Amino acid sequence: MCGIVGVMGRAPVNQTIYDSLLLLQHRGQDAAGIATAHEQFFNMFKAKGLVRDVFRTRNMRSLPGNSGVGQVRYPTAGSSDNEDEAQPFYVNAPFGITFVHNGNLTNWRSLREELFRIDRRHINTNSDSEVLLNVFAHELQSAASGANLDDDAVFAAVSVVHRRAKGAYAVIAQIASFGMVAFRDPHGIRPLCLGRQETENGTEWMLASESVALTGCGFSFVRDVDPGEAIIIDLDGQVRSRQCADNPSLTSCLFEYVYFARPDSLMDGVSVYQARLRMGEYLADNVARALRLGDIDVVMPIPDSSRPSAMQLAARLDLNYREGFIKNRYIGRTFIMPGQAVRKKSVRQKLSAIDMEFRGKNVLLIDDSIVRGTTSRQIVDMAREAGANKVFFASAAPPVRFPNVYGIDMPTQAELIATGRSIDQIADEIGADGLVFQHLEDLERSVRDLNPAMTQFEASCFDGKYVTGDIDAQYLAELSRSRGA
Ligand SMILES: O=P(O)(O)OC[C@H]1O[C@H](OP(=O)(O)OP(=O)(O)O)[C@H](O)[C@@H]1O
Ligand SMILES: NC(=O)CC[C@H](N)C(=O)O
Ligand SMILES: [Mg+2]
Repeated sequence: MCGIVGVMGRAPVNQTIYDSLLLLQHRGQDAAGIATAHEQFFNMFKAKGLVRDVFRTRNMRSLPGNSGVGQVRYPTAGSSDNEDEAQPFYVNAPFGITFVHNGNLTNWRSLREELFRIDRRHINTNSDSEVLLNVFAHELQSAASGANLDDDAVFAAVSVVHRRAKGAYAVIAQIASFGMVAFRDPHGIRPLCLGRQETENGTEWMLASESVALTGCGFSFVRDVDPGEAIIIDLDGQVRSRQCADNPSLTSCLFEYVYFARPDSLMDGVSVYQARLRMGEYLADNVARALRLGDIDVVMPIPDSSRPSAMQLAARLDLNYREGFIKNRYIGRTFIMPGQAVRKKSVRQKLSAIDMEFRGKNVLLIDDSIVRGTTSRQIVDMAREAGANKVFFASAAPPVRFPNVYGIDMPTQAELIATGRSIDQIADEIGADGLVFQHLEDLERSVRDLNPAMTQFEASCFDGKYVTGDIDAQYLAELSRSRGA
């Protein structure tokens, strides 16, 4: 997952974009970048690393201008080592465009081939985002007439992007001398929202992956961008929008609610925090059916993401709730780190157990999800080392059994701990005395209870159903080859 942001301001925006990227850091820890527009030039700085490590004062000074875009990256195509794949991306024609993307295209290799063969465009990285930018640029070139760009041409270009690109994309682009354009794929798989702020110089607008970036920077949340919709914010701060997809349908990624998004965000009308509380309630009912509650002395979350669910589960079952694992606040999220070796090492660096909370007790550990089992395997060991008697485990999400191709880096089935294993076998594998998973219907209900309009979800990592159509075997094989290691 990546975090994206765009600001159309009335004063220099570099600091606001920096601050918003800090608020989106949980969505991508590998690289960060900002591109601002000033007079007739774009200024850009991007590099590998966390936001606070990437931008020094001199870099911030090199980013003047009252509008700009920014991104924090968690790669799903290409590699985390290649600084050229950090975003924003830039193309000089037509007009000059800087571009940020969250999501993943499943047909980017054939599009790249087409772009070269038919459109005479060379793509210089293995990033699907660079491909998407060039498709957009090509379509803008075709739709625009003469030197002047108008709304119709921009909306027409987005419509063709929707027809050509397959996969998930939330995009914010700046077009020189025109303004900002943002759009979401026809299924709205990846999130994107709009906010505004009144200043003494006039209205400022911000677009961001999550509402926490808006509110944390003093903007108020206006609305989510609709699936398939494109929004234009022109240089005068006027906002216009149009539905550009033939058959848009909201099919948000369920994993955002489980893990990715911050709990203090509002996404497609749903508070992520409240959704996680609900997950805890439904999971509690399932735990009550599967385990003997009298056997459980204490419920514990695995920090951070499972906290709301664990708390609510304990309350519903009338069990003690304790924080037995303490998190080192200076270590980032483990799951989105690049490579299994670093992820494995980080769990021990990140979490440590308070022995007195475990000694002689039967503990029920709650996590939001079990994906590769990197966390759960080590955590169960740590609980035992700390003196726990029995260690039960429950996951607020169902078993993850299928690769994700829409912006979450789970490229191969083989790496998923649930692949080819029954629940008992997974329990054995992580060393738990009992293991309970959320049912998919209950997970969906946890979100839908809060917004009945959400009738369907992108839940492919749980059920293997891909909303953009079947994923061809060649793509999956290539994904596994290029990213699996
Ligand atoms: O089964 P795994 O492959 O280990 O993946 C799942 C774990 O990874 C995530 O934690 P992470 O440390 O990334 O972030 P958090 O601090 O937000 O919980 C998630 O919350 C689970 O704990
Ligand atoms: N997680 C994402 O949104 C990734 C964006 C893009 N596919 C990249 O790899 O850089
Ligand atoms: Mg976690």
